[in-house]
Amino acid sequence: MTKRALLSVSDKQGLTAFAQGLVALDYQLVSTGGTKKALEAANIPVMGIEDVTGFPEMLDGRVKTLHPNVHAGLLARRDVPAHMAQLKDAGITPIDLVVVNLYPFKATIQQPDVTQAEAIEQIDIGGPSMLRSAAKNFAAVLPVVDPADYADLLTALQTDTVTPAFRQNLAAKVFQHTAAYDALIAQYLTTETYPEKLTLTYDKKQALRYGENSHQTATFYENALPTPFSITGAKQLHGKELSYNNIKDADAALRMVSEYAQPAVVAMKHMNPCGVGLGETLESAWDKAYAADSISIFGGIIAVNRPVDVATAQKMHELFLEIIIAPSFDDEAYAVLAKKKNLRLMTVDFNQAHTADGFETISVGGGLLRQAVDQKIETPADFTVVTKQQPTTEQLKALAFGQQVVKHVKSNAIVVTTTDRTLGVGSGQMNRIDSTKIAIDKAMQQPGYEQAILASDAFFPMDDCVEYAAQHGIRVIVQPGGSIRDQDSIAMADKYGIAMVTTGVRHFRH
Ligand SMILES: NC(=O)c1ncn([C@@H]2O[C@H](COP(=O)(O)O)[C@@H](O)[C@H]2O)c1NC=O
Repeated sequence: MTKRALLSVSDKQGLTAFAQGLVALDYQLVSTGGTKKALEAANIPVMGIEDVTGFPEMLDGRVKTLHPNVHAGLLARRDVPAHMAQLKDAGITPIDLVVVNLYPFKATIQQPDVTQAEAIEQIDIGGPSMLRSAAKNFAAVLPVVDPADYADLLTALQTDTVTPAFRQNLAAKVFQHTAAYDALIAQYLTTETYPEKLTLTYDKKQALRYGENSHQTATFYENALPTPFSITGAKQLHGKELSYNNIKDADAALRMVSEYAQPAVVAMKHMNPCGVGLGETLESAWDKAYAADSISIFGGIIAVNRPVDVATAQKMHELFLEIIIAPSFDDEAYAVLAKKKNLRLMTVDFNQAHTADGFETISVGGGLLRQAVDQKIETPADFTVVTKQQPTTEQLKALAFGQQVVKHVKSNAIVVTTTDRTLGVGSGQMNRIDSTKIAIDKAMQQPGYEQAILASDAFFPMDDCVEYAAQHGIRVIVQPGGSIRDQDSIAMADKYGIAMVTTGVRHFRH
């Protein structure tokens, strides 16, 4: 018996070959205006949708297929005699296959200067309706939304191997597609930051070999609306496939390095910076980041905010590194670094830094948490000196640098720095004094320690950290303040004649 296929596609790639295949399989084709024209141009026999609905297309195409003759033909259960009898009584022919892809709403809203009126015209109504009707009735109707499925479907039809699982898979794809389509529309129209229904939509970017550990499965998804300045938007030029942990570390490194105006190098290990250096040139910034912790940088993820030059590349090449992410690599630098076949070299467009996500989302059991990214950066103008001793101008500069580093370190976070490099990083301890000891004990082995400052991501709950710092030669401290025992810490600083400033801003990072 002749079967009926309804074709209504915006993206006409692969259409005619597929339609020819359907005709060869004895399908009668029905189409909307543009699709019909494309088929007729290829001499493929096709009936106009108006011959099915009995109505011309209306309202500039807003109503073409929204008609019982279409939807009853799609939704009637073939295994329910009453349904088939109703179709017969109403003179409606069942539709067995639907090929629809939608108005390009996403591409439209990505165009610069698109108006809301233009965007709204690209909200497809009839297409999703047909897809959903067909997908609901997938037991009898084949719903096809993706041109990539045309070939497999034709083969399955030709070989009579359309299984229930194949049908279900097509239906699932339809509902994924229409849900994602609607999610984008909802996002586009939503003005609240934290709406009642959070309809984020992501596309699979790449399957990962494994997750955090080799016994865990994992996949990398990207936002349906691309974020050029992000680890997701970064381009891998060379090296082994990224791992789950690589992606997280590179993300953290990139976010951090993007905060600096002058040449900067961030070396990230296990989500904490082990070395951060600023310089007049990238090479001098590298020297400082490397010297900060020449042991931990081994296997590190490096993010830099200037093109990698050959001199810096040669120094990087001496080490085992996992990733270097940069605005670009000079040809010679690339040649040096690409000698290591596994080293991942990645670029990201720093001119697109304004596109960086302003919000971050993490999953927790049964839900997720969403917050504004901690974009706050304190300068000396934000500092209140709370001790008798005043910091020098040079020390204020170092305090600002330390403060900007410490907010990227896992809490409890303490860093010891100069004006342009870290000397010691104490991260992720369950109490502040342990982080203080780690940071100071590392920093004491470094040249430049005499000028070092100490920065704390949160207030000192008691005076022990200040005491330890003072007894180990630290002369100036920055911390948010706000503890009920602030006065103890201030008194301790005064006892040792050291300077302390407060910022009023906590920078936990969990
Ligand atoms: N209004 C309708 O009844 C309707 N029916 C189908 N469409 C869409 O029209 C497009 C195809 O149009 P054409 O064949 O004229 O190029 C497809 O993307 C399809 O999803 C419609 N358009 C928008 O809702």
